[in-house]
Amino acid sequence: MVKVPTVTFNNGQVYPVLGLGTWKSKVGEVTQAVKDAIDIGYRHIDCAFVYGNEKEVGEAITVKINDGTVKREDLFITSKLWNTFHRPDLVRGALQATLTNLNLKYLDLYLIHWPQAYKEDGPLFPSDESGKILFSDVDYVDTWKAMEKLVDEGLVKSIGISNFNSKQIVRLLEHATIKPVTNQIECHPYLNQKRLKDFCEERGIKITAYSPLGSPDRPWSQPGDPQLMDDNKLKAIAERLGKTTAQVLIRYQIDRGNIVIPKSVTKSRIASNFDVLDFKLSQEDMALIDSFDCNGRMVPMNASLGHKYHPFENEEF
Ligand SMILES: NC(=O)C1=CN([C@@H]2O[C@H](COP(=O)(O)OP(=O)(O)OC[C@H]3O[C@@H](n4cnc5c(N)ncnc54)[C@H](OP(=O)(O)O)[C@@H]3O)[C@@H](O)[C@H]2O)C=CC1
Ligand SMILES: O=C1CO[C@H](CO)[C@@H](O)[C@@H]1O
Repeated sequence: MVKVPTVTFNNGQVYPVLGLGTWKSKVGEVTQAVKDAIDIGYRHIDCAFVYGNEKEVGEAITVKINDGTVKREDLFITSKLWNTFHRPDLVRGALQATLTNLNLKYLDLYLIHWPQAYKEDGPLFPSDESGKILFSDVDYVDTWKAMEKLVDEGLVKSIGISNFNSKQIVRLLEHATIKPVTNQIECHPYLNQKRLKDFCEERGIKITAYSPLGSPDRPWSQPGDPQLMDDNKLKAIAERLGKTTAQVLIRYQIDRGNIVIPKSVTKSRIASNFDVLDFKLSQEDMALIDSFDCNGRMVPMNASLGHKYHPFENEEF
């Protein structure tokens, strides 16, 4: 069985650089996808409460532990605290719901999914009559303090952040007792995040690259919107190397030292996306791919525009 290389977090925990994404993986498909992934060799699964499929992910994990394919300690399971549970008194219960869904006693990594909070005690996307999301002004620093307690209690091994901008990270670090191990952010050649990556790494925070294939199944995509995987320049590189475009995109992240979590529910793609450990991109190809950067954000989170903690509105980086 091929073993995935690992990164070492600032707390000494090692984490596989390649994981399986599960956003948009339908409940009728995700259990089989996660079972296939574990059989293929994936040991890192990226989940979130808001994806609405953690129970089905958990069923796959339970089957693969019970049939002896893996032990719990071989797996690296990440999940994320949703925006409606930022109030410190809600954080532990939100984690417990995720642990119950996943049928686990602890998580390897728990992230604050977004810096901005939504109105508590209701739907995951609370909105007014006009459809506008209802915000909460809970401060992510207070949420972080509650996340730290989960580490102290042994319920999560590491904690991190997702979609935080550089200013928010500075402010978080001023108050944190435990440093975030990673910032999970959108990252691919159209949004290579060089500045935020350098900024995080200078502070000991690893980048986890989400939507590494450009999220072609993002729900808000309109006909005519740019699709990273259709880029002829990337296709040409892949053809020259005898690889698929997806393999080049995944390897691009690994060769930058990032963690990468491509999503698929298709067994052949889950397998080919894993088959990236026997080659490396040349410095010339890395520089060429770097040059495709064009602020091409695929997950802009427009639903929470206007929130004081929206990470991409008016942010420098
Ligand atoms: N923290 C956050 O805010 C966010 C986190 N994420 C995480 O990152 C993961 C990955 O990002 P995501 O936005 O899902 O998008 P990806 O960039 O991983 O793209 C997924 C899409 O690509 C298709 N695909 C996968 N492999 C191949 C292949 N080899 N050839 C052709 N098509 C392929 C999939 O199809 P199919 O499944 O049909 O095979 C699916 O449509 C998420 O699933 C989630 O876990 C994502 C967005 C936000
Ligand atoms: O991870 C993600 C995907 O789905 C969520 C909403 O449905 C996004 O907000 C988030 O970034």
